[in-house]
Amino acid sequence: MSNADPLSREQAHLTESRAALRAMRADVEALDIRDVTANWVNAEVLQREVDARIKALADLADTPLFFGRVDYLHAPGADQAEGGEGEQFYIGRRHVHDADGDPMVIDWRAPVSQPFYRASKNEPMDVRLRRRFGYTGGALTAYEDEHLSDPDESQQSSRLLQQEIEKPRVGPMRDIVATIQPEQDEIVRSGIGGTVCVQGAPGTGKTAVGLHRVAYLLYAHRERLARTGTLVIGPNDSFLRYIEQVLPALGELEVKQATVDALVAHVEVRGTDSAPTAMIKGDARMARVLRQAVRAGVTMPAEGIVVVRGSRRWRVASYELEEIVRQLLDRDIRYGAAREALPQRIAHAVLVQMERAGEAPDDRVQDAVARNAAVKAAVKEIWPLVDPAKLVLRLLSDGEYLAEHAEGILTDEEQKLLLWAKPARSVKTAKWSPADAVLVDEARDLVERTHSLGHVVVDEAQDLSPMQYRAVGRRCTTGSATVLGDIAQGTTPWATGSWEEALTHLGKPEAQVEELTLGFRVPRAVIAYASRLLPSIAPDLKEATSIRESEGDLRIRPVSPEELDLAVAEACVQALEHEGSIGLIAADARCERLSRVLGELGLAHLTPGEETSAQARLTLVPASLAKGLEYDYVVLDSPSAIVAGEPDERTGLRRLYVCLTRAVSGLTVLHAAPLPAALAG
Ligand SMILES: Nc1ncnc2c1ncn2[C@@H]1O[C@H](COP(=O)(O)OP(=O)(O)OP(=O)(O)O)[C@@H](O)[C@H]1O
Repeated sequence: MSNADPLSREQAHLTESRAALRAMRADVEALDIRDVTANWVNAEVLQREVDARIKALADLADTPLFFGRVDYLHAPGADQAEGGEGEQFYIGRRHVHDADGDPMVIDWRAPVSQPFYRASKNEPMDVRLRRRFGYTGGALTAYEDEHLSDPDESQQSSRLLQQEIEKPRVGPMRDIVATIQPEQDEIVRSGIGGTVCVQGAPGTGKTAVGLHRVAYLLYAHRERLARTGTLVIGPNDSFLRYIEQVLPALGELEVKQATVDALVAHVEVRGTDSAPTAMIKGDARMARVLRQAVRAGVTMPAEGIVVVRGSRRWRVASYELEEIVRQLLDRDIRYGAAREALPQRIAHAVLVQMERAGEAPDDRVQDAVARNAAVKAAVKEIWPLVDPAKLVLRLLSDGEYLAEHAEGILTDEEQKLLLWAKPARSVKTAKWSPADAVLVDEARDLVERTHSLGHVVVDEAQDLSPMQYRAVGRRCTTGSATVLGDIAQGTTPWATGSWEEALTHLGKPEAQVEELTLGFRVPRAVIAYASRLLPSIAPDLKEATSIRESEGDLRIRPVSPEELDLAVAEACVQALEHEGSIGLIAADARCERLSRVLGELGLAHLTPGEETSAQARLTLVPASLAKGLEYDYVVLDSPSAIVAGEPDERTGLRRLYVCLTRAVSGLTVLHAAPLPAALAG
């Protein structure tokens, strides 16, 4: 074996590793848990763990067991001056060991794997050889070497990396473990304690990096995160379906996904807001209004209370009660927690009197006093229960009540915008909007602390309002976050203007802001075309670069209004001649018509979130759902209609920028109306 050529040796290692993985799986399958579990609850829990482990150990035919190898000059951790024999590690998606427990494949997240991603000619990190493997189907067919510590070898770009990037896109998003780039790896492996915010142009890998960071954190802090939980937040359900397989492919099955709307779904959303109204509802000042309104329920006691116990009566004077209430208001605890503490505080005041009178009351007496009818009645008066949805309903329905709490915070004009045209009668019948649901969430948190998770990833974060940032922030008060976005792709009227401000609303002002600059998706000609919009939509941002070798196939085709629909369908047919996925992106208002035209021509098409496959490769994408998605070939219908679909021009141009940057290989733009001036160049 030893004198075989390197490729055969590597193939042999793959075969052996596969056998080792099969053996590991067989070991787990053979576990008889009846011997070790005393009761059925344990047995069930353990069986679930065993099942998950069996699943995790599956040998996936189309995902290579390892994709890289690093040979160290010295044994990791050894004193390098000693010059010991270097070790060699194969890097893959999961750890595989042989019957003796020696590693055959190392998890990509392990510390010894890090130089595979980070080492360079300038900083070889003690790596002698970095080898990348190429696969065809499931077979190992190629490798590529870099001798990082060899001064005579110059730094080269990787052909295998290029191939990986150029692969046609079919199906849902894939993981990028084999080719994570150094600037990405730094974010992926940044510590769990800190929040990271990533600004990056379209296709720089923000989503990919965020998901891989979750996988990394789960590896490095498995127990802690199993206890506290992790969550990935995305802009809509079709996007979440697009990304949902990345983490399972990396062996992580426990990560939850949600939209912000789903997180705050305490009331049924059936209404919408005008842009100016939504702006005010999403403004951080609303948090102050709500806080005031919630706390305003507390009324100072007009009278003291008398607690009768046996033959004795104990009085707590109103000034004493007031003092207790003030202390509770001053403490940084939730309204509901303070309400629960109040009877105990009153009881304590009674107990002090009892002691003074020579009694020796114990805790049970204090509890009994706290439950005394007079105390309960006083608590109800002083610190009434607050129903968060009812409170928000009243604020949005009752101008006087709103004015009372918004005085000095919101102008009269702003208050007017908040009020519903028709006051709602009940929480059930009110026409709650998405922004209202966020207000209810804020009010709930004022009453009762929201459960906080260990780590939260927010994708397309630039679209969140300050109040939405607060909603996300309270779900990671005790944890950390990864905030991903692109200011230029902000398409809500309240979109983020600066990350510093957004991070303050999130409650993580100390977070570091990183920038990703290498574009993996959009080819040069296409990104250059889309970037014509940057001066109008985000003048401070630089144009993205593209590391794709090909220029990209960019066509701009003016057609007559009568020809438009058919020309669009024809462009789709042409695009289908290429390999990979095709996205027809159009203004939402145009989609119904285009769907009909495609149908009449017998062109089957999917909607976003439906999985593309070799048989069904064309998706009709409403502009409002294009964010975060990508297609090998994009046919873009009527740019000016996409711009016109938004409430203002800047938002419209930003929406167009998103749509123009979905293409991996080619973009055809068809238009009957003139192009927006910013794009016409
Ligand atoms: N290091 C990498 N190696 C290979 N492919 C990569 C790498 N980084 C990113 N990609 C690919 O580039 C494409 C774009 O990545 P991703 O969707 O994460 O970008 P994004 O910055 O979130 O884009 P957008 O701003 O448009 O949402 C994806 O297909 C992703 O798999």
